[in-house]
Amino acid sequence: MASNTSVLSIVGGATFALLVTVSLVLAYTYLTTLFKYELDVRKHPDHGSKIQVAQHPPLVPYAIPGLGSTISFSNQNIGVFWRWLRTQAERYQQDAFSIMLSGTRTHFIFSEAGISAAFRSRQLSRARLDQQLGTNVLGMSKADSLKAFPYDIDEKEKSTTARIHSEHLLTPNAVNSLTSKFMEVFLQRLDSDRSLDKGVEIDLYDWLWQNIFRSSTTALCGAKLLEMHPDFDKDYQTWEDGMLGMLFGTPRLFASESYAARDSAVSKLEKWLEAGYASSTGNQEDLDWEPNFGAKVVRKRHAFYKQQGLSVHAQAGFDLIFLAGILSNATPATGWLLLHILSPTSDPKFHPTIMNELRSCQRPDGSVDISVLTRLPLLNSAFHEILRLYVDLLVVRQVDSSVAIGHHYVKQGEQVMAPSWMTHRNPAFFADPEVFDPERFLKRDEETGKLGYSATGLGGKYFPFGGGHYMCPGRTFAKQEVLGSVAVLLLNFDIEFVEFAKRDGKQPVGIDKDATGFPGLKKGYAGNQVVGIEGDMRVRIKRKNHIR
Ligand code: HEM
Repeated sequence: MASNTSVLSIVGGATFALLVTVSLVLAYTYLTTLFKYELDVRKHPDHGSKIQVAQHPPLVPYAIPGLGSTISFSNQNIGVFWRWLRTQAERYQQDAFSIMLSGTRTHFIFSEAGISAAFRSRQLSRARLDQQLGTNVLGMSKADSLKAFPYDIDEKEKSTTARIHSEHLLTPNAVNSLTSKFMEVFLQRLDSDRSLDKGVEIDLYDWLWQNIFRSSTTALCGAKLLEMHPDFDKDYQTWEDGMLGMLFGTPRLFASESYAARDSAVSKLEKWLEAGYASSTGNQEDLDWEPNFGAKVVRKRHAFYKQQGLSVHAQAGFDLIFLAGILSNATPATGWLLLHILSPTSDPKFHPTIMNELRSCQRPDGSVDISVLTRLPLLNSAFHEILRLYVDLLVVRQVDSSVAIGHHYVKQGEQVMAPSWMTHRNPAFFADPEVFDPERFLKRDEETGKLGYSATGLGGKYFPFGGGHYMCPGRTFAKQEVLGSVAVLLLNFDIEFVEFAKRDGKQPVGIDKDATGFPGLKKGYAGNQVVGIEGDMRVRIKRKNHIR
């Protein structure tokens, strides 16, 4: 009995000692980082002054060594972390901060000059993050991931993905061919839906998502993929929801559904690739589109995979992330734009003015002239306003060698991040930044007096497609797809607002501040690119013209 008591008191004593040690370590870490922070924010408080020597941005204090500020950064209520950082920036007059993220000092740069400098820098690259994406998010082996995303930035420039994209995704021919395939499939889907003749009530975004998912996937990857795997959308959606968690290294135990969806999506793509390779005649190289592998850009990427000696499993992962460019960005952007146009909470002039513009690009046979469509001033302005408001992009770069980015000194091995939320919603750059203002990017031409769309002078302030070497190569196609879908729907259907709908009976998070019921921002980690839509709009939709 006596010896049991002494064992217990030894264990109790050891636990107590451990608790005291942990508390001391946490307190010591917090106080030393706080002290340094308070010194640093006072040392260079005014970025307007002529600072000669580049300085490390002040490091936000934290308590847990190793983990740093990872927990507050991982807040999944979109915008909360950025609002907090903005408060700090205003309080201390700073245009950059560092935070410790899982052991890596990460610099958040949000000044116009700093962001432009980051995009120009040759010392910043993305290979390490891409490789992490390869292994964690796409299920590649480490060896495949190294081959898929080579380290050397010059190698990459010579290497084929950047060149393939500039030749087969960005040129007017490539964009027009992708757009016309997308429009063809989208129109066929709408045409064959007989419920639209008499009119039907739908949850607009759910309905739109399915139609765009199938049309975009077919335009990019061919018809065979969805013929073989009609349920690919389910894996894709679950994978998409868990993508950033996997990227940041959430263990499988805590995200089993996301990892299972990743494995299932990759396995379906693998089967599709194997079937395509088996039936390929080899003479489809120059077709703009063919049913097995889809668009030319996809086939050119496949030639690159082969040249790199990538396994079919890794090739499938590469295809998955390529699809994400369009499915996880262009689709919610279309959703947000339509929701704002049709919402009774929008300016009553907005919808009729957009309709007037759209009629001007409709040909006598009812089809849409894409080249006229993409020049419509208000539609263009509204599209860019959607990207300003709903893109939560983290431009992430690793520091390959120590360098000054503007007046910020960053060291080899650290990371730089440029958060779009901080500049897109900076009141110094955009008046009333939280408000959706479809006319924000309209400017009057002094000579002609005409209103036109303009985004000049916004470098470093507005960058929904990133910038520099890695700037989104799908940006022109994305715009045509979004505007094309909106035009087809609004010109050919009567769409009447019924009510705002709450998805699965859940209250949307981030519901707009006037509590009108307008859909809110879907929860997720920072760096989503176009933020998902939580909630929906119930509408009555009825075909008005025969679509061709
Ligand atoms: C509204 C729609 C879209 C947005 C907001 C968007 C945004 C972005 C951003 C921010 C990047 C990273 C840039 C950087 O790190 O600096 C990116 C990369 C990329 N995007 Fe997009 N994107 C969109 C649509 C598309 C589409 C439609 C495609 C293809 C069909 C596409 C293909 C790609 C590819 C392949 C990359 C990787 C480029 C590289 O690593 O060199 N994107 N996109």
